[in-house]
Amino acid sequence: MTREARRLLVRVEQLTKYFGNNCALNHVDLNVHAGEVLAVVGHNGSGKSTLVKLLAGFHTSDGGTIGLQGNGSSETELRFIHQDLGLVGSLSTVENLALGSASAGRPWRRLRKAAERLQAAELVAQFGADFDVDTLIQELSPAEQTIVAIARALRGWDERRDVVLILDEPTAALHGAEVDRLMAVVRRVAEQGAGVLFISHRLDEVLGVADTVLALRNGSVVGNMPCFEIDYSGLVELVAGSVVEEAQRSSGERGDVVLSVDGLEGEAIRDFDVSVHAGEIVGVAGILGSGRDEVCATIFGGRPRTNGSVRLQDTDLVSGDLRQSIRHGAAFVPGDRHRYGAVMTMTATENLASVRVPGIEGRWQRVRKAHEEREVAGWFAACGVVPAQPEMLLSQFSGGNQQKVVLAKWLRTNPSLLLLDEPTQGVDVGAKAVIHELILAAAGRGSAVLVTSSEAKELAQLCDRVLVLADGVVVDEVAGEELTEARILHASVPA
Ligand SMILES: Nc1ncnc2c1ncn2[C@@H]1O[C@H](COP(=O)(O)OP(=O)(O)OP(=O)(O)O)[C@@H](O)[C@H]1O
Repeated sequence: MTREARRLLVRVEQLTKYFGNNCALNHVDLNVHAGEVLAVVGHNGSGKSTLVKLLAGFHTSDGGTIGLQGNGSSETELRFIHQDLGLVGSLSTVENLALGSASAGRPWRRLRKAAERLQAAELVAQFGADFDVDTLIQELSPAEQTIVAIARALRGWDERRDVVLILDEPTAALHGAEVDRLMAVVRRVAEQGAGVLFISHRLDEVLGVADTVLALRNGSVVGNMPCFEIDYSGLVELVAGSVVEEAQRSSGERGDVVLSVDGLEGEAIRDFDVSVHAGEIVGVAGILGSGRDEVCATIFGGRPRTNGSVRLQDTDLVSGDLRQSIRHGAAFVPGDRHRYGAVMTMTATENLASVRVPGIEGRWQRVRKAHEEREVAGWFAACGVVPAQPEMLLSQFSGGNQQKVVLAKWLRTNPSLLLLDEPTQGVDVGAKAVIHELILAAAGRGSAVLVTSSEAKELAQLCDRVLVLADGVVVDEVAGEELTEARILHASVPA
């Protein structure tokens, strides 16, 4: 069916939103048709989340319309999946799907339970998945969890209803094969007649799944075309506004051992050993649940260490003593910036200044403040934070720009050990290249870097070697000629 022949479900016209003087969305037009996957892409701060929040009714617009009548007879229903899936980890798929559903109050508990189980299994199967619906959500893979969230969002949907599913970066934390699995589900939802609008920074995945791509730059539409009309490099240029040169690791000087970890055990990691030299970048790969996302926090002291030793230069670090880690030159960019990385109710400057930097602690407050302002402005420029307003609350920056502020906060301490957990999550393709440059530059100045990422490609680009985790233990180490995205992915997936 051609795009024109499909039923129009949502028509957005001239949608505009200001935050103060900042125009976050500028006369945006878009259409979503039945059976169509529309990807919305754009640099950090280009207005993608603002668009979703306007569709959700979280913000009110300053102009334009959102037409949900389409050209069908009934009003289109919008169903949302946010990055935080909102599932209860300690309950099963059946129980999560039953929460708040009409059947919850029915009599005959046993009959009701059997019916709910059958319904849940049918719903999940509808999207091509076949996992056990009695398994607890926390034991499912991230892709499976997202499938449950999709099933819940689409509960009660049938062909008599017009529905558009809206996904805000559904694959941000997913790894290789899991992305493919989820994308297959997204396609299936569209094939069954729903419209899908999804946001992603992963432009290769956009081209793999979407029918149409809409690109935003500084709040304005700069491209709206069928995906077959554009290739990867064209899309990168559209998003970034220029050609992006990807930073590549060149083997530099290695110094003495900075970090030495021996027999580390934590909540999900066992017997983890690693030594990282000054100037070296070591990666940690593994699917979610492999323990990958615990490594940096456990070494830094933010997560409990139940066994093993962590030595930073000449000092044995005490588990849980974050001040000691920082005092001896460790820096930690966490994966969950909302919880651990930053204080959203403070300004960007206050966040940057929340870690002491030697040399700025002058006696005279005015001199110190002026020095700090210059330095903060320098980091804003180096990391490309927009808008360049360090006195704005961190919560008012877009997600990718918040991430850059958190990274800058630690880079400015010139750490001897840089622990990075998903350092480029949610950042756009241009900013990602900038962050890679900054990490390489830190290693060039002699920092030892340990970096975890769900993107094997990123690790292959940045690292000297990569440790692969599965079920909490290192199952492989990849280095030299073998250090490729494909090799890391292959080693990460349990046989
Ligand atoms: N609550 C708010 N108050 C003030 N400004 C805001 C608020 N929310 C967003 N903005 C501004 O609106 C612009 C668009 O932000 P938005 O979050 O929509 O970008 P985005 O494309 O989703 O970015 P990212 O890819 O980084 O998530 C940015 O300049 C941002 O600073």
